[in-house]
Amino acid sequence: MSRAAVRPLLVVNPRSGGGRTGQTFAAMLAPIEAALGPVQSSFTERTGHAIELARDAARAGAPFIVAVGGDGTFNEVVNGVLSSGFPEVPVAIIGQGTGGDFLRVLGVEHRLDRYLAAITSGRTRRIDVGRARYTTHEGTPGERYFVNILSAGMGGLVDQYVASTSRALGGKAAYFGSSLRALARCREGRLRTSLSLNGETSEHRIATYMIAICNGRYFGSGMKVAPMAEIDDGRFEVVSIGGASKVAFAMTSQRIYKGEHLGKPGVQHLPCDKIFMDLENEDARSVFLIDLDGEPVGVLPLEIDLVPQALVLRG
Ligand SMILES: Nc1ncnc2c1ncn2[C@@H]1O[C@H](COP(=O)(O)OP(=O)(O)OP(=O)(O)O)[C@@H](O)[C@H]1O
Repeated sequence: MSRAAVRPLLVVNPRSGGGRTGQTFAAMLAPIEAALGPVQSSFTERTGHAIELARDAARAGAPFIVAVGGDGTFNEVVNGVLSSGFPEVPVAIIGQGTGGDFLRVLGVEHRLDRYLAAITSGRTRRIDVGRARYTTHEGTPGERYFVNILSAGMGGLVDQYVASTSRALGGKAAYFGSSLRALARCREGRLRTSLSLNGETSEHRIATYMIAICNGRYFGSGMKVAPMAEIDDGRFEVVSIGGASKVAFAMTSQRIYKGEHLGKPGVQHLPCDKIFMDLENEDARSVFLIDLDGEPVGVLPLEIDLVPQALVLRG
């Protein structure tokens, strides 16, 4: 088949949105094809599958690839495209998730016709991505791109609990219950960090329950952790939330929903385009976990580089 004849690929996560996508996708296909023309659809069968599907489609010459799912599916599609050798293949999203934190930054109303209008508008934009290197839960070196936010500390613990919680009551309820469980188990991390911005490097010691490296603005189902972040400005906003106690940390965390945590005691904000961090206190290592675009991927030490304008977003 010639590259030109290859159809756009829809990577569909049937388990996204609390399992609703698997039930509703058949009814979505007619309006999707009416807007985009004939497409190829592939259902994901397991975690990581969307990476393979997107990578293969980019190599086969798909004109663009659409993630039909939540933040996790979009992250996997991005990783597939950026590791394919064809990073210029545009990616798009039809949001079906429970969290939808990256979608909030894009500002598309959560309706199928609005997603399709964005994709068919002919608009593309380039955005920055983060490339993270860390240690996986199996103890091997891990590397993965993120488009939205990578956090270390309590966020990764929340992820683990969210993954084992029913989403039937919706994303907010799942995150709330999981956050309480994670709060009981988390530990303050004493971090040794090295931050760079435009080639200037500085060393910092940061005591924190949660540190977020932000390309986008929202995580945890609508918490506005980095209100100043832009996905295409060539820098990350690093936001760390510490506190004199877990209770103080929890009180400050509540302010994140409205983006009112900045400037409060225990909160630090630093920009960077490169960061290295590791723990000085080993007692926190097993609970100071990495959440990468909402997925639990591993533990510290962690090294992140910003790759400017790496991704072509369609819509
Ligand atoms: N067939 C499958 N069975 C089980 N898990 C899957 C399957 N396909 C994909 N996954 C995994 O489902 C997880 C959640 O996907 P996704 O983030 O897209 O949906 P969501 O959790 O509903 O949305 P959000 O992250 O926006 O809240 C991802 O880790 C993905 O790898």
